[in-house]
Amino acid sequence: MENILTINNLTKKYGALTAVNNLSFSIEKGNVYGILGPNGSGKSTTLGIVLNVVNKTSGDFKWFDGNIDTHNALKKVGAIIEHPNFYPYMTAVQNLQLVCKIKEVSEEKITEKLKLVGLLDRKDSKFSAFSLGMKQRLAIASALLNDPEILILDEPTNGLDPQGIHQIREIIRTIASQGTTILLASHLLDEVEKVCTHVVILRKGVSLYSGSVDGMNASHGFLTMQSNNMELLQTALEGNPAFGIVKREGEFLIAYLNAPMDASEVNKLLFEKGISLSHLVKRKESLEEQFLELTKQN
Ligand SMILES: Nc1ncnc2c1ncn2[C@@H]1O[C@H](COP(=O)(O)OP(=O)(O)OP(=O)(O)O)[C@@H](O)[C@H]1O
Repeated sequence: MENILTINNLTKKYGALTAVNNLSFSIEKGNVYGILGPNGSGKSTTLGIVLNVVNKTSGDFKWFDGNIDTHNALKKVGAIIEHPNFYPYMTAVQNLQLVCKIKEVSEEKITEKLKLVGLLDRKDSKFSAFSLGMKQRLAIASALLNDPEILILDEPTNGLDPQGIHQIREIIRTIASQGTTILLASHLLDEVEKVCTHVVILRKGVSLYSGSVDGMNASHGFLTMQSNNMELLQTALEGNPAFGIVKREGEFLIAYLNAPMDASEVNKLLFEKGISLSHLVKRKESLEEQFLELTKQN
């Protein structure tokens, strides 16, 4: 599978603050990737680095398997990382003609792209008369004028009403179905679930999960436990690869399962280690609970 972008141990520090911390993931052609995380988790910084507008502190990234330099690679990337910036007194089509001149691409794609984003019938309206959703759709049309290999969007539905959000998501799905790879940053779990095939979940610049959206759904649940020797219990759980995160919450120990295991198996396993439990409950969180738990600021 062809790699569009590979990020290796990328780190960005702003003074004492580490905005992106040792981040690695890769983007394969044809998929829709989400970088999901709360405000300040490092999404925009990551996008800024790979688009060469923010300097990295360490680590590296390479576009298109490193076969071309970043400057030329970025000519095959369409990105919207700031608010759409067009001339208010010019029409949609005039603005796109100007973009074609600046990007040195032919104007022949303007009609096709305006149609794709549902703005063909408004092509002669002034940008200043556009709603926020229409402005965002025009920005998408503009980013697609040179048929990029990948489209990058930072919080594409921010500030839009429900109808505007729906339109943008439909457009993203259509673009993806035509074979364009997509990378979008979002703080909305349901956006990523609805639009993306793959996700990288960030908290404070650290990747907490990287993989398919379906894989994120396939959680094996977690156990709440109590014993008269909590230290021994914690050590036993931490030493067992069947368990992921193990943490103390008040008088209980919470252990996330890496593999399917029912409560009686857990009980037997611990009993064999000389640990008897006074409390054992197994539960599976909803995806939303998992996301909130993963990204909780603490
Ligand atoms: N130019 C800068 N100087 C100092 N700190 C910065 C700068 N840009 C970002 N940061 C800090 O880096 C961290 C990550 O910010 P970033 O904008 O990448 O997060 P984000 O996940 O995109 O959040 P948001 O959606 O709120 O933009 C934050 O703590 C932010 O305050």
